Amino acid sequence: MIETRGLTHRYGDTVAVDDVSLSVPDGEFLLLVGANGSGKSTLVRHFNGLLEPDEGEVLVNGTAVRDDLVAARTAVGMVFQEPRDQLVAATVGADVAFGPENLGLSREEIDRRVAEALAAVNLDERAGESVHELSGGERERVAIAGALAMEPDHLVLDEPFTGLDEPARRSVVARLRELHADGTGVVVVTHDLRDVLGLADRVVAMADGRVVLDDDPQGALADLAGLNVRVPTAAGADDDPGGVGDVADTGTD
Ligand SMILES: Nc1ncnc2c1ncn2[C@@H]1O[C@H](COP(=O)(O)OP(=O)(O)OP(=O)(O)O)[C@@H](O)[C@H]1O
Repeated sequence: MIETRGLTHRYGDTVAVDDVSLSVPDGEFLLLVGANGSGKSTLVRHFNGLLEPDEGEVLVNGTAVRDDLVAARTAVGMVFQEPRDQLVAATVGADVAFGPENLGLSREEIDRRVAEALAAVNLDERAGESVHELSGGERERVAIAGALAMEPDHLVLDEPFTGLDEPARRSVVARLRELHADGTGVVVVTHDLRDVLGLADRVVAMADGRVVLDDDPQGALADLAGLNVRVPTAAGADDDPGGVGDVADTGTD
């Protein structure tokens, strides 16, 4: 369980997150949506202590994040918009192994996790390649594999589909579906619901640092139009069992 209580975060005079109290139960697939600058990334960076609250607190599994950063980072895995900054080792396999190695796991367990995580993002043949020779989308997939290999209670992905081509998107979406089915909590930060609305248990929307909508996907759909969020339309649903759908771009970006 991730909980924020009265969480406020400021950058100078900008109030990026404004008194947000939110609970994310174990196993929940949550979509966090909202226009650019609404505070989504800032909020999730508090989930594992990458930022410190100006006011309020954040708890993971009942423990304040500030009291046990290691526990929070083990329980909550995070993949950011800019994967370039996240790759730490020279090769694809070594990069994905880095997190599990720091957990002190056996070599056998590390190898199993790395193999599974790379397969999940269709990079299983590429473990020996240099990370410096990868495309942006491939780097993003390595970053996702790195988070998967940690086998966290909650996996938080900030705009995970931005740099991915269609096969990669489908592969990541399929893996998220499996993870959720196996009991992992998933939080996807996005301003584009096309790929993921069908997977979600709940949609939370932010505007100006506040939670302005908290509903199940069907209920949320009707209210998202004013929030610059791209939503699937009913028209594409029939030929699209993955729930991707056609797009009604209700936003301006
Ligand atoms: N490092 C920073 N320094 C100063 N201001 C920041 C910083 N990061 C974000 N902000 C500001 O805080 C507010 C919330 O930004 P945040 O990135 O959390 O929103 P977001 O909803 O994730 O947006 P996006 O979809 O564009 O990533 C915005 O006004 C943004 O300009």
